[in-house]
Amino acid sequence: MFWYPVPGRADVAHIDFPPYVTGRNVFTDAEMDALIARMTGQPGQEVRTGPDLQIRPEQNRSTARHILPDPESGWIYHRIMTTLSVLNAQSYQFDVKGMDEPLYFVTYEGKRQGHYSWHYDGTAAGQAPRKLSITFQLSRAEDYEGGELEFNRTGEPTTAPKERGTFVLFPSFILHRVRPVTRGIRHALVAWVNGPPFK
Ligand SMILES: O=C(O)CCC(=O)C(=O)O
Ligand SMILES: [Fe+2]
Repeated sequence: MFWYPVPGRADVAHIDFPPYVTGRNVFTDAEMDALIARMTGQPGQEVRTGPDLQIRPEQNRSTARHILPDPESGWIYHRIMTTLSVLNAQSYQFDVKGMDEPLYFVTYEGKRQGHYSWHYDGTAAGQAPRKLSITFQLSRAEDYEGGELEFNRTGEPTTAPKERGTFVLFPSFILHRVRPVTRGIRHALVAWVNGPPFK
């Protein structure tokens, strides 16, 4: 194989990474129930389009609520950050600094076919690049139909576990989507960990 190294970097091994890592039991049922009750009691922001509005009108149809870091939510940040850093060390070793944006509580409703079309998690202006994304299934699988979270690294989409309490951690640049919810409601908790640009 032809290999011309960057000067001084000849010994850096090629490290591949899994397209995503799944797990469970970061939050208990009671904690997820309390979070849903608290967040759905607050006003939400309707999200109708993604950042590439020109290409895909109606890319996204969901309701979003930010969970700001405060004394009431600090433990959620702490638990997610611990999970993120352990799994990053095990599976990705990305250079990350922390969370540069609030936790995101997102709701997809069957009555309006809530969904989020294929996208990667790009970086918003003024923020450090997103490196890893994590999403937690807060709703019971039997409480909604559709709403599958799918990933596409190879051209063949794969579906994330739907079971309540499971999570998926993935590099933010991996394509993913949420299929339309056709009945009931799906809530998810999303976090991003940011860091310096890839180099
Ligand atoms: O609903 C999910 O699980 C993922 C949401 C998502 O991809 C996003 O907010 O960027
Ligand atoms: Fe996303």
